[in-house]
Amino acid sequence: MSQKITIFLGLGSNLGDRQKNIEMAIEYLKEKVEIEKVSKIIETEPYGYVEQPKFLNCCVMGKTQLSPAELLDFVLSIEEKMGRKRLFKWGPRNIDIDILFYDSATIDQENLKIPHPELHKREFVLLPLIEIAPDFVHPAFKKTVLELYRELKNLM
Ligand SMILES: Nc1ncnc2c1ncn2[C@@H]1O[C@H](COP(=O)(O)OP(=O)(O)OP(=O)(O)O)[C@@H](O)[C@H]1O
Ligand SMILES: Nc1nc2c(c(=O)[nH]1)N=C(CO)CN2
Repeated sequence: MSQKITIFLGLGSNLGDRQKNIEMAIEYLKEKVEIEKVSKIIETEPYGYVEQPKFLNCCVMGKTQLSPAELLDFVLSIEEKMGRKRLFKWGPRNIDIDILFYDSATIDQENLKIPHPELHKREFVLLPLIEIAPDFVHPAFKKTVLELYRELKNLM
């Protein structure tokens, strides 16, 4: 039996019943991820492409035996099951599940980048993350989530 790995996921929704979408995605995740912590769900201004509805965002921490590639397939399959509507990159969607951290792994493949390359620039990710894991160290920047959040706020 392979070892269980700690993972962090970021969830977002800005189409349809946003709260239900996030709750449903968490239910689906439980099939293969032992959920240990769920942050509060917060409403956030759209980042990047701003001409779109506000998002609900949250982060979850859990344990899984899936490999990184299997975890990506799993989260993409949940998005698909939920009738993924993703109109364009950074555009509106009923559900988005990003892999933020996979333990302390760093992965840089065409279809999978871990840690998520944008996470340190996104308040909507760092704010829920500091609620559930302020001391978790970003494996590339060697800084805690709380330090990344403070840095981002100083820049904003
Ligand atoms: N850490 C990751 N978590 C989830 N998907 C990832 C990750 N790294 C790369 N991807 C790839 O991103 C694709 C989704 O891209 P998409 O165009 O929806 O990005 P986005 O959600 O709009 O932007 P962002 O990833 O910056 O939030 C997935 O099919 C997957 O292959
Ligand atoms: N506030 C917020 N903005 C976003 C989000 C998101 O989840 N929350 N997701 C995006 C696509 O990855 C683009 N912009």
